[in-house]
Amino acid sequence: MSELPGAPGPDESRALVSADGEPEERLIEAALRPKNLDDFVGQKRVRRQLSLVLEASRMRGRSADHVLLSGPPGLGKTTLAMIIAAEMNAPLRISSGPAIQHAGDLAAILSSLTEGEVLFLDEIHRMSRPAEEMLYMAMEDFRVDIVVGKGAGATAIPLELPPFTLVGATTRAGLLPGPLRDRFGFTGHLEFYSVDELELVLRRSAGLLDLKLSGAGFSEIASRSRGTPRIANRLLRRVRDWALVHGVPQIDARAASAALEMYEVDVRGLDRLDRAVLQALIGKFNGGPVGLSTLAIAVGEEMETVETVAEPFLVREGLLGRTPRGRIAMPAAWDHLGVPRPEGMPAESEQVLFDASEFGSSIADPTQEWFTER
Ligand SMILES: Nc1ncnc2c1ncn2[C@@H]1O[C@H](COP(=O)(O)OP(=O)(O)OP(=O)(O)O)[C@@H](O)[C@H]1O
Ligand SMILES: [Mg+2]
Repeated sequence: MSELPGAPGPDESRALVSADGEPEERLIEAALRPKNLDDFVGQKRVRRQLSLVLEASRMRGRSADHVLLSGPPGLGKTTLAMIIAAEMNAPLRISSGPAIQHAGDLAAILSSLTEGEVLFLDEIHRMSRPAEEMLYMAMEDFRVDIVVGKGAGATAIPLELPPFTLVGATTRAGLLPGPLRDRFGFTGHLEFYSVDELELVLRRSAGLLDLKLSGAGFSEIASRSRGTPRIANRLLRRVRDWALVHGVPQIDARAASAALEMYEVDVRGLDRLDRAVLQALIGKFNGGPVGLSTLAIAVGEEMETVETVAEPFLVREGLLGRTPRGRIAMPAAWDHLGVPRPEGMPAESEQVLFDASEFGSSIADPTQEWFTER
């Protein structure tokens, strides 16, 4: 069978809905990044707080407090770091945790900073311990001790640093040691975006890419984007390719849906593996519970792939539950696959929620809700 131009290879539907950005993609992304806070869609709370922090420091004529940005990949941490520098009218220096393996690497960066400069450290949780400790002092006192020599003859030469603003980004805030976390004056936690917000992201990107979409075309793509602007922009580019090849000048809901069906990204943003997991759970194990290893064999994947690649999103969407006895298909999974729920299974099963919370899973945890709501 001859394939359509641009038809997906075996792993392409996964690549499409992964929140991680490939190096090549990051170049394309640069063109779509909002350049100031007003253009940055959603994250209202973080945006308002951050804008206050920046405004206050502008009024005082001082560099802004250190900022920590945390949240899952693709939600706008790098974008915000760049916006902070732009809003402060300050130069931006970019490095990352993995690139700073020795304290000396960090000392070199810090000692060359200019006054007011914004230093962006991506993946800050992956910095080495000695570098981290040097950073504590730099953040607090704008000073570092440069150690010269080794052993008994080693001496520490103090070096004054100009005031700077550190912007740290992490996808794993929990891995950050307390002393480091405490030294940030402001922490912004980025949340997944609503479909409406993703539509705004898409409208902006379509404008920049000179693409014509109907309102329904935008919402069709937004609802498949897993709450993540990076995925939204990526799906938009694939839909653009499809429209070009098929000679469709204006992309409506039908065109967007046809394009994304071809890439095997379904209406809720599930890809082939996500659906295979649900189909196995429901079709082969009658909804579970079934152990992870058995489930993985049933879909022909490694356990780790199922657990780290497919499950987090399925759990977040309330489609899959993790219980002490194994994985279960949540009521919404039956509905999503269009398989009638077993007799007596309510649309929302309390038993399911209870089991999941007992297991310490991140899905709907009734006890936690109880505490936050009261
Ligand atoms: N609020 C937003 N409004 C408009 N576009 C956004 C927004 N947030 C992110 N984007 C777009 O999504 C893409 C990914 O964003 P960004 O690189 O900032 O994510 P990230 O959080 O740094 O991800 P990672 O953890 O992988 O580094 C960029 O192209 C950016 O333009
Ligand atoms: Mg980033």
